[in-house]
Amino acid sequence: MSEESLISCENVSKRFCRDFRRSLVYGCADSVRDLVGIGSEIKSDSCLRKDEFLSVKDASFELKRGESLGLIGRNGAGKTTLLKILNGLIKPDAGKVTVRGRVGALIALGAGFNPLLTARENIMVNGAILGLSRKRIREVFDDIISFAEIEEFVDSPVRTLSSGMTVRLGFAIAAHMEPDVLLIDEVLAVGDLSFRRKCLRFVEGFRENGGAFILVTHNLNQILSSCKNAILLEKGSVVASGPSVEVVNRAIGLQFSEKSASPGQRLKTVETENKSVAIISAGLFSGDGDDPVCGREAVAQIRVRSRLDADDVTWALYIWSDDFSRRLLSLQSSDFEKVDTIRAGSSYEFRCRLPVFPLAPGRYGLRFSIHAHGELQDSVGYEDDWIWTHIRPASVSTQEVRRAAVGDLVWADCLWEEAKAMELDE
Ligand SMILES: Nc1ncnc2c1ncn2[C@@H]1O[C@H](COP(=O)(O)OP(=O)(O)OP(=O)(O)O)[C@@H](O)[C@H]1O
Repeated sequence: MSEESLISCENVSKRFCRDFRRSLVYGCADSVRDLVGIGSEIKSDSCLRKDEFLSVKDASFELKRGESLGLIGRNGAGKTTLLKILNGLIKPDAGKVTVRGRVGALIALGAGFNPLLTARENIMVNGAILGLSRKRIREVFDDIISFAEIEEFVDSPVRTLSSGMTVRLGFAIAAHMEPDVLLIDEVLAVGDLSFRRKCLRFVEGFRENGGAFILVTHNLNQILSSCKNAILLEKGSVVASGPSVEVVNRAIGLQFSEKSASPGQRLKTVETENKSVAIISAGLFSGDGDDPVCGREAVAQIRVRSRLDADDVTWALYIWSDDFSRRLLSLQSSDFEKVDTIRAGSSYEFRCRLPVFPLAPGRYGLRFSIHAHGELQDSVGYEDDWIWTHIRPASVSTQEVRRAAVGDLVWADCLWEEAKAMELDE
């Protein structure tokens, strides 16, 4: 472990058993083994007993002073288990964790609180557990209460506090117990936006003053804006680690390749049902023809084959959440008074440029439609015809990404180009 290293995690594995009853039997057997000094170290998957699995598998990393590390991965990837191991709440079955300094942890909502004790009593108890003197706890007491904004509830039992208030109290305690490392699990998602911002500001100041933190969240944008480095866990194993932008990109890539049956950019090869105007390809691209990048220029494009003459052609792109449950962005040329002309027997390319693509990195659904003579002529991205796009994070300053990607933006500046007649291969 190097001088400035606060946490060193070397080849750590943790196994669990899916069957509760069997886990009790294994637990007893392991205790006996420990007592007689026969370890039950896991050297490979083949050492697992019936119904056991590895929740964390051979994980190694180091957290140094002044570092911010994001921990990402899908549900059940092992993030919380790893945090619990780092915090000493559970013991790894293999590998070694070395922690230098005091660890403040916010792992589960209400964890570490006795619900029957008041907020005041819980602060005293937590402070004592973390090794702070009674005098020191009294000194930071007011700061904790004011940070948590629960002045009126100091003497109320914690069970009567709302979940948001409980998170605030938990964060305020962990933050004021002079930790060297803060472990923050998804709990921040429960707090309201202004409190979350306050916490993230606090954490940034804490890091600048020599602390370090590990943040677990599914919000990739938060990882990009708060963490310099990140680790991606997949089924308990570290599958990527390094600068956050690269790890987030990898995480999105994994999500994308797995869920997507259709390609992100689509090319229809068969013209269906002799439509008067048929969309033959549609997609959303970056300037270099790849997947779009958050905060950079993107180009929406459709190609159509026309069997009619029309002077009132309009088209639209709709961007949906990944599961097509929410429409996030609607771009309709008619809203911009943009109307095109097409002739029968020709093919056309329609393009719309978005100078700053406004949605956060992730996977989105796309739908396109084209109208002429006041009627819908063709659309793609509906029913069994889904199209997804993969928005890449930009490798720019996190500030820029944050500006470009906060929230569900429903507006984007866009420039509609003239429809271009084109030659298409039959
Ligand atoms: N005490 C336990 N006993 C048995 N299995 C457990 C236990 N704790 C966690 N697991 C299992 O370990 C796996 C990893 O869980 P963990 O909570 O670490 O995942 P996670 O990445 O934090 O997921 P999420 O994003 O949903 O919070 C899951 O399959 C979970 O069911």
